[in-house]
Amino acid sequence: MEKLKIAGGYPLKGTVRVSGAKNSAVALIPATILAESPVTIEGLPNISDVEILKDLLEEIGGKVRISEDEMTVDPQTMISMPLPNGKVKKLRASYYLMGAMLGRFKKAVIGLPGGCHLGPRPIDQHIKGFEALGAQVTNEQGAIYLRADELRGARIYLDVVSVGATINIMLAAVRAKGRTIIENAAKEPEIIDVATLLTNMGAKIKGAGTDVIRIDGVEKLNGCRHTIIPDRIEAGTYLILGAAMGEGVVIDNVIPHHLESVIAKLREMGVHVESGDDQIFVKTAQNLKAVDIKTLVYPGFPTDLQQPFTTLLTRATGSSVVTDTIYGARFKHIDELRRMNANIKVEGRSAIINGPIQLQGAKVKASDLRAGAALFIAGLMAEGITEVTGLEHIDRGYSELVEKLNGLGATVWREALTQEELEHMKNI
Ligand SMILES: CC(=O)N[C@H]1[C@@H](OP(=O)(O)OP(=O)(O)OC[C@H]2O[C@@H](n3ccc(=O)[nH]c3=O)[C@H](O)[C@@H]2O)O[C@H](CO)[C@@H](O)[C@@H]1O
Ligand SMILES: C=C(OP(=O)(O)O)C(=O)O
Repeated sequence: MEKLKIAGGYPLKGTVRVSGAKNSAVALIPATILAESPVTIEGLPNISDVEILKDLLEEIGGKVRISEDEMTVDPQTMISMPLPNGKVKKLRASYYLMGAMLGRFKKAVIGLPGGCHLGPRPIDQHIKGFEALGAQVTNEQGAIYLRADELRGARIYLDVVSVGATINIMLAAVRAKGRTIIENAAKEPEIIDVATLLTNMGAKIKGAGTDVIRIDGVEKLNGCRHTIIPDRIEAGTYLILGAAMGEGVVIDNVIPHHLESVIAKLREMGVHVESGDDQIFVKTAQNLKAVDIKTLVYPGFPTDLQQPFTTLLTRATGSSVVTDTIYGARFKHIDELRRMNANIKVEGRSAIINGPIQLQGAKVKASDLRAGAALFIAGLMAEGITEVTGLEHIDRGYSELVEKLNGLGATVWREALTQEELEHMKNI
């Protein structure tokens, strides 16, 4: 096991290239199960969620080849192998195996997913969708059992706007008989990316990216080649870092339109941000103003950037309020930021940040992926050395993190945990 060490307080400058989107990758890979010939996905990020999904596809008999950032999946030899335990629990997106295996084999057994602990994360809307398509769904000892004689198109109204349920129902419906309509669908760019892959495979999907998606089922899907969209959350993380410490940082391979809500907030704070076609330039300012943030479904401010943005707000003058309407308990990073001298209070679904404060290096622990992002940004802003543990969370979503940060002039390295630190981790 390793920790991340950061020598903080130095300005950052240069260009950072964004990798393919985690939340697309983790749906595109299971989507390959639905094809009847090989599918190639280009531009995948080098993250543990991708690695685990590759292993899961191999467990069900798929042939997977990886060359640099490209994965080719031959789904022809796959079988409906039950996956009640094991690696499915290591990530959230293993739930997409439910929709994809149900769509292809009309049956699946998948253990309830893992992923970031952000408070309750039910999957009732996914199950409601599978049932509407004709599946019988039961929960037996923490695994979801799905079975259908036949999948038939249906009209499904989502009670909550859910990225996962929208994609999962799409996966199950593309090979169902007849038309499926998903109403109150989520509109995130990753949903459009998955619909693009499925359409290239031969599916008939209209309306992805709006709140009504229509799918006309087809009997068979074929292989194709697909290039993944850039990761707007990774790009947003570097944007926030550039706003905190950048003397001129260019974020390359980004779709600026995906980050409008974040760019607007940075400008409100006084940060200098300029968007090009596939690049964003960001430069910090002497005096940053406090702002209020409320997370919303896309195109609102993304919950996944709430935690790193909170770190930036410690430098702003005045009192900022960050409210998470998606995950009301996504505040585990706050105690760690306090160890670094931040002045933050949590009240219900909101964090109140008083600044400006000079953060100080400390030993901190990432409890989830974006808490990790909040902490490595804090380490880069802080005076002195910061040590971040819990890297297994950060490795789920940040491709080549150390190389990218050092490429901007940071001094960051990974170091093995000492025996004493390992003992301490076992006891907490
Ligand atoms: C792998 C992936 O893409 N993860 C993203 C996805 O997670 P995920 O797909 O799990 O998030 P959802 O969009 O489903 O969740 C949104 C809200 O709906 C609730 N809900 C969801 C499903 C359901 O059946 N019932 C229900 O009540 C959730 O508890 C949450 O409050 O979208 C989240 C919200 O943008 C992001 O933080 C995650 O990074
Ligand atoms: C919450 C996240 O991921 P997951 O849904 O995969 O746990 C995230 O990417 O911030």
